[in-house]
Amino acid sequence: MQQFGVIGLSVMGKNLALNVRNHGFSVSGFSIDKPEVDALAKYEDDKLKPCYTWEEFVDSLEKPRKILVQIMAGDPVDQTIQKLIPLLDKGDIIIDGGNSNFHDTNRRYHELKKHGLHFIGMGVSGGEEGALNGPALMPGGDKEAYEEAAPILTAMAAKTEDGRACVSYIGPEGAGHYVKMVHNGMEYAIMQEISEVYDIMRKVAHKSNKEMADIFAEWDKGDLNAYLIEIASQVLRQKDDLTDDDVIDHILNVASYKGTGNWMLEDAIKLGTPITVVAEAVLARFMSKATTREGKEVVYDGEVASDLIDNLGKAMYLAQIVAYAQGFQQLTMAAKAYDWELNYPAIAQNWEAGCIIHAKTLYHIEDAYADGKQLDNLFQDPYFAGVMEKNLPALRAVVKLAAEAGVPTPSFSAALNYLESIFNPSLPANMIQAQRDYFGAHTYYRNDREGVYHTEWYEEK
Ligand SMILES: NC(=O)C1=CN([C@@H]2O[C@H](COP(=O)(O)OP(=O)(O)OC[C@H]3O[C@@H](n4cnc5c(N)ncnc54)[C@H](OP(=O)(O)O)[C@@H]3O)[C@@H](O)[C@H]2O)C=CC1
Ligand SMILES: O=C(CO)[C@H](O)[C@H](O)COP(=O)(O)O
Repeated sequence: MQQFGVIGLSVMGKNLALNVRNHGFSVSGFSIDKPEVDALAKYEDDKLKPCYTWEEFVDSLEKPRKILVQIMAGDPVDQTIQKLIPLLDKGDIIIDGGNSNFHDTNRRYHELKKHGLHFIGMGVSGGEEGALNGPALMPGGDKEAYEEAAPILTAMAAKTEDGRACVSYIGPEGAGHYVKMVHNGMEYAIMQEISEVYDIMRKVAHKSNKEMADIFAEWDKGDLNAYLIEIASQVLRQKDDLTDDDVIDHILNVASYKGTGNWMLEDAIKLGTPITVVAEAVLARFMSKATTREGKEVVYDGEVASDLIDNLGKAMYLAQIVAYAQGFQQLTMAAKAYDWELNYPAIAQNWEAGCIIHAKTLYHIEDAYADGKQLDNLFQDPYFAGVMEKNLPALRAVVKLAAEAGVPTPSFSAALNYLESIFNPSLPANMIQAQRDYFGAHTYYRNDREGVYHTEWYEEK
């Protein structure tokens, strides 16, 4: 009997199945798409079994069955669950490893409970390479079921620099998919920031692709060490297959999305979380689709300070931390709103390797939340407060220069405004409150005494 099963053998499912097998566990793989099963069958051995029918797949698994569903999110997951329910036994475990919306996961978790089945909604990150060699895993749902699957999940997960597995139980219901959604929102934010740095370097500092690749590679050796910084360098070095040029210069500048970042923003609006950089990153993808392509190119021939690249690195580091701070702020607010006990150091550890946003900064974030420290905002931690103090002038200088040059920096500007606002005791919201009270008698609170107040702003005519 096989110890683990995977349904959906596309990019992620096939590699996750091979990963499980490579760690010494026996695994069955099934897909409704026969060619996907044929592709897995090339690796068939005593630990890896390709299956061509639902029944063959389910019957091949030892009980309690542990089945990873790694397919397109949405209706296909409900269809797959409906197909599985009559074939499974009480106590079996379904793990949804796709990018499912956490609302769907909440619903499925409660529905499957009624059938005596366990459900784990598990965020998976790492793309094709991570799936094979070690992804970050964010499982939520039944704790008891997680413990049952933990030996396999721990073996297949990425490992931090000191060998700890990038997986831990996140929380009940859809908490695992919530955390993956926040991961992806921060992914959008950091990718947008990198694209703005690239834009300033090419249009203001007039750097070639090779020079920019070298700068990103250099940054990757220091504080900014991160997977997304590393691949930015590799992207800039890549030659085109169809021309003699660099491929980056022929990629259409319209950003696509499957929407997990958008979901983070939707929930932030519900919770009232000021995730301004994530919001700008989501909107920048819309903007890339909406821009008319008939305008004039930005040509900057003004003076460029000798410390521009140094400032860009410092600004990028601070802006990257703002993205993480906003992600953790949203997690803190969601935990309160949904009554989840989230373990922030464990979440940071889950993201230290294997996933798309893995970066050296995450080790500092783990330290910031260690020993049960409660932070409303990551910048309350002394390390991050220090980076803010040191790097804020660079961020301000970069935003100022970009504004002068006419290069849009939605995420960098949002990061700067966030830092200027978040610890600011005198934001001008008193004017908004006064106007609301003026036109709508909406009332206001005072800063000098308790109670709710209304002013008679004008005489009734
Ligand atoms: N690609 C990535 O980098 C990452 C992807 N993910 C998530 O992992 C999941 C799988 O991703 P990926 O491997 O890229 O593949 P896709 O998201 O492209 O999904 C393809 C798989 O879903 C199956 N599928 C589609 N509809 C159904 C259905 N109605 N019933 C059963 N199976 C169905 C497909 O079978 P068929 O060929 O027959 O349509 C195929 O096996 C997704 O939720 C994705 O968001 C998570 C992290 C990273
Ligand atoms: O989950 C992922 C990485 O972590 C997937 O690659 C996801 O598709 C990325 O999001 P989008 O397609 O919206 O850019």
